[in-house]
Formats: sequence, structure tokens, C-alpha cells
Amino acid sequence: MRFTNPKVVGWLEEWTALMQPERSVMVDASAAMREQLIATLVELGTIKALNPQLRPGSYLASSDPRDVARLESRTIICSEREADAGPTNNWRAPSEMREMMRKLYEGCMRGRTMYIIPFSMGEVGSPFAIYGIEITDSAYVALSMLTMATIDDRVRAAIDADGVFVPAVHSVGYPLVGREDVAWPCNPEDTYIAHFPETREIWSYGSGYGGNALLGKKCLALRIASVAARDEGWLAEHMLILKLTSPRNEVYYVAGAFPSACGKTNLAMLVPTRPGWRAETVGDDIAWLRRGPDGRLWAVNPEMGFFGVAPGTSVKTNPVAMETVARNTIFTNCALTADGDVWWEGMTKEPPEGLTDWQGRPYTGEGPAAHPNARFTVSIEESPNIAPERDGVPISAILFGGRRSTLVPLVTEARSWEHGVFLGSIMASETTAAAEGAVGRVRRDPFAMLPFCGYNMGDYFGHWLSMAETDPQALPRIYLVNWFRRGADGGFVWPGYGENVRVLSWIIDRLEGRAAGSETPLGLIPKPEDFEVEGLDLSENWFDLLFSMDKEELIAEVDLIREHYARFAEHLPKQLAAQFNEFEESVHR
Ligand SMILES: Nc1nc2c(ncn2[C@@H]2O[C@H](COP(=O)(O)OP(=O)(O)OP(=O)(O)O)[C@@H](O)[C@H]2O)c(=O)[nH]1
Ligand SMILES: O=C([O-])CC(=O)C(=O)O
Ligand SMILES: [Mn+2]
Repeated sequence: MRFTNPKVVGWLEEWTALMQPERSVMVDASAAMREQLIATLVELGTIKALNPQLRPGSYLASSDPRDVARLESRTIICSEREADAGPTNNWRAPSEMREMMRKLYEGCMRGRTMYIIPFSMGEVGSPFAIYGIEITDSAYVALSMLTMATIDDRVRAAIDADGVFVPAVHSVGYPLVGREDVAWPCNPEDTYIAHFPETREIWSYGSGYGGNALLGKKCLALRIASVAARDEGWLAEHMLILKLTSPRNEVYYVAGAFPSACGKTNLAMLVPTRPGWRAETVGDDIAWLRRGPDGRLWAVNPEMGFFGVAPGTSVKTNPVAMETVARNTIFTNCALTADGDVWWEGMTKEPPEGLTDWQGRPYTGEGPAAHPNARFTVSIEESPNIAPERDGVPISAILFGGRRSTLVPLVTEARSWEHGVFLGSIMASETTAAAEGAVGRVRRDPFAMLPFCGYNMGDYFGHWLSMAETDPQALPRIYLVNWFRRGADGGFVWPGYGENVRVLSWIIDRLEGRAAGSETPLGLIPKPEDFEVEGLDLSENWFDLLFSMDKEELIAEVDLIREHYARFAEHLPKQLAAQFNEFEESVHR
């Protein structure tokens, strides 16, 4: 079915004229559409069918080695005023960016098919859903969007009825003029992922990789949605949502913001190791949160699929993910086994014989066989453990986490909402392969939103504080967590994964007033006697290894946070400056 609304038709005509595709296809959720996209991609060599006996309905995509992660240096917030993008975003004037990118888009789809994808982030018909139309010349993107977003006739009809949608333009930037197509067309030199917050538009060019190209996800549901959320009084966050049932049969919903490749999907798929606990997934990457009539913060997962990190996933660490990707999954940049299945580092101890690496070469044992940011794309319907709640759950606790080899304890509790916002605003984490650049460097990543906030992050801190203007008691409690402390041997001290339920169990005890805590400069830590470690293989001094804070390092951290805060200048809320002063005093006390 085609659009009839003049606004939509006009927009499509304008872009068709500029990009000059050879043909266009309206993407729907039919099985025939999926098959057609798959056939196109198989023929081009972008994806290969895996062995149907081992991995039914599944495919392996291999990207251009230059197009494997989000490109933060090319991700740009084009607000009218530079101050509205803030010190942490790349900024370009919208008119300048439009002019430059229009030149790139000119004729960029020649010889190609333009896929028109009307999609919804959030449940169709819900007042909280945001509709978009992505136009793309990538069948891989179209196929992935079918999994990650809600695509059905109701969305198309709703957009056609009122002409309200987020326009999302994408091209791989590889027109077929005087050349043949390649398996993974892209254009790394000219890649840009531009956002126009005032007009709520997304323009992406040159990359086919997930966060750069599946525009409903990070671009719409975080960068554009964060701006809408600021204006409308809600929160668009880089958070998992977990449903937890305690041995007492009480249900709690926990949200958690961890930077890319720092454990959201794994915590969302937690298999508790402690008796009587049950966990189910509500969402694994993005949460939209609003105050309900009861004053509580209610969260939805606007996505319909998982775009998860493959390396490190195994039957031992994440059996739910392994079951989820057992079929009907698109893998990207994993290694291929001799019998036509996928493999990645951490799936088994040793790589199997006869492996082909992610770039299609026989694996020699040098370097990783799968790219460290290899991914799986799969519908939430494939999960054996998805919670039925789709239209909002009340959050009891918010976790902020990251990778810190030292200093940050396994868990601390914020003293108040304001203190929790302080802890979120000073979060730092070691960088990962999910974005371009060096891995393992500590950088400030407030609220795990550094690459995803669509406006000035100082104002974003203020927006978080404003949530407590009414009825602060009804808001969730805030916790800092760190699964990644390392011991003298360089290994992780905490076993993590399913054992993280022990941390959640202490958090629930705190919420229910059953556990005490001890004050530290970063909040309340457990009393050793309240923290269950029975059955774990930890050394005598486990409590110190997991919870102690080195004074020298804390003092150094104060200076780093001062520098971090200074960047926001007059956009830093006064309450946070006061929190910082209190923090500094407590460090020196
Ligand atoms: N040691 C340890 N590693 C973990 C834990 N949880 C996750 N990881 C590893 O961290 C990596 C990333 O985990 P994910 O759960 O995919 O991270 P994510 O936050 O969902 O990442 P994005 O999807 O990029 O946003 C994987 O290699 C995991 O195996 C944990 O509790 N302990
Ligand atoms: O957005 C992406 O490309 C992958 C992802 O989930 C992240 O990096 O956080
Ligand atoms: Mn994830």
C-alpha cells in the first residue's frame, strides 16, 4: 500500500528526486517481504545461510572491515544553536550540514532500490509511541528494522492519516554508476549521522552498521526522543528493564543504564543463581520512562528486537541469549564454523577446528575470529524469557553501571534522587569495541548517554533533577553498580552474570528496609553480614576487593570530576555543584 497524505508523498518525492533510486519498495511485515529481502542479500553475498540443522532460519552477514561499529566522531547534533548541542556532542549548523549532505545524497541511490519503512517505536496506538519513516538503499537495514521496530499496516495507516512522523533518511553512499555492487556497500570517508533536534529529522549517510543505520534505535529512540522527552517532561534512556520476582513472590522492575558493551543485555537476560528468584526481560537497551498518575516512574521498551553483542555470550554466561539466537537470527561479523554454524570468542573455551574468521579468511589463531563488536539481531519473540508486560512497568530501582577496574564498588546506594543524579552525572567507564577508537580507556559517560543525548548534557542533568520536583518519595531509588573490578591477577573479582542477582537481592532488601548500609563518599555500601556470598569462590578479603575505595584514587577522581563538570559551565545545575562540594568534602574527611 502506498501513502496518500500529501505531506508524506511530498517528502518521499523530494528525496526520490534527489537520490534517484531505480525503484522503490514499501516494506511491510509479510513473510514474503522478509523472504524477498533475504533472497536479495544472499544473492549479493551480504549474508550467507547458516546450516539449517544447526541454526534454522539464520544468516551470517559480513561487513566491510571499515564499517563495524558506531562512529561517534561522525555523529552530529545539528541544533540551531551550538550551546543546545552542548560540550559533549559534535555540532554543525543545520543549514551548513544540510547543504553538505544534500550534495552527498544527490544521485546516491542510482542503480539501487529504495526501501520505504514506516515504523513505530513503542506499541502502536499508544500515546507514547513515536512513528517514523526510514528510507534506505540497504536491504540489510530493511531486514534489521523488521526485527527491531514495529512495522505493520496500522503504523502506515496512522502516519498516512495525520502526516506526523520522524523523517529518517539513510543511504550507504555507494551509487551504482559504472560499477558493480559489492557485498557490503558503504562509504567510510563520507559517513555522517546527523540529527536535527528542532525539526526531529535524522540524516544518515555512508554506514550500514547498526547504530549508524537502523535509525529507529539510537538515533530516534534516544537522540531525537531525548529532546522530545525534555520538552514533554519524560525520560528517554539507554537502559535495560528487568522484571524480578523474589522468593517471597513480590515483583520488582529494575532499570539499568550501562554504556555500550557493559552488560545491559546480559542483565536483562539474567538467570538468577539464588534459589527462589526469577527474572524476565522487559527490554535490553532502551527505556522510555514517565511519571504515572501514582507518581511512580513507569517504563516501556520501545523496541521489538535485540541487537546484542555476541562475544562473551555462552551457555554458561547467558543461556537465555543462546536460546534466543538458536534460530531466526541475523548474525553480523561472527566467525563461521566448518559445519556452517557461527562461533565467537567466549562461546566455547577453544575455537573449533576449521574456522573461517569474520572477514572470510581461514582462521589461524591470530587475533579474534569474530569481531569484538560482532552482533546478533533477533526478535524479542524468540526469547524464552520475555515478560508479557509491554505497556509500562513501575520502576523500583535504577542502576547506573560501567566498567571500572578499580575504585567504584560492586554496589552503592544513592542517598537521595539528587545524589543519584550526581552519581549518574559522574559515571565513567572503560571504552569498548561498540564504538570506533581505543578500547579500555576510562571516559566520563554520564547516564551511559554520552553518545546518545540529543541536547546539552548539562541541561539533561537539570531535566533529571526536575523529575523530583513533585512527590520525590514515589521515584525509584538509584544505585551505582560495577561488575568489572579486577584483582591483583588482572581477572574480574566478581563472577557477574547470574550471580548479579546477589546485588539485586541486597537492593530489594534495602527497598524493603531489611538491610542496613555504611556511608562512603559514593553512597551507601552493604554491611558484609547483609551481603550473601555463600557458595561463591571468593578470597578471604572479598569485601575489600569488591567494596573498598583507595583514598589516593578518590582524590584523583575528585579532580577528574571537577574537570568533567567544568565543561558544562553555566549549564551545570547548581544542585550538582553542591553535590560535588559535598563529595569532595567527604573524600577529604
Ligand atoms: N565479567 C562480566 N562480564 C559481563 C557481565 N555482563 C556482561 N558482560 C560482558 O560484557 C559484554 C557486553 O555485554 P552486553 O550485555 O552485551 O552489553 P550491552 O550493555 O547490552 O551492550 P550494547 O548492546 O552495546 O549496548 C559481553 O562480552 C558480556 O559477556 C558481567 O556481569 N560480568
Ligand atoms: O547502537 C549500536 O550500534 C549498538 C549498540 O547497541 C550500542 O553501541 O550501544
Ligand atoms: Mn545490548
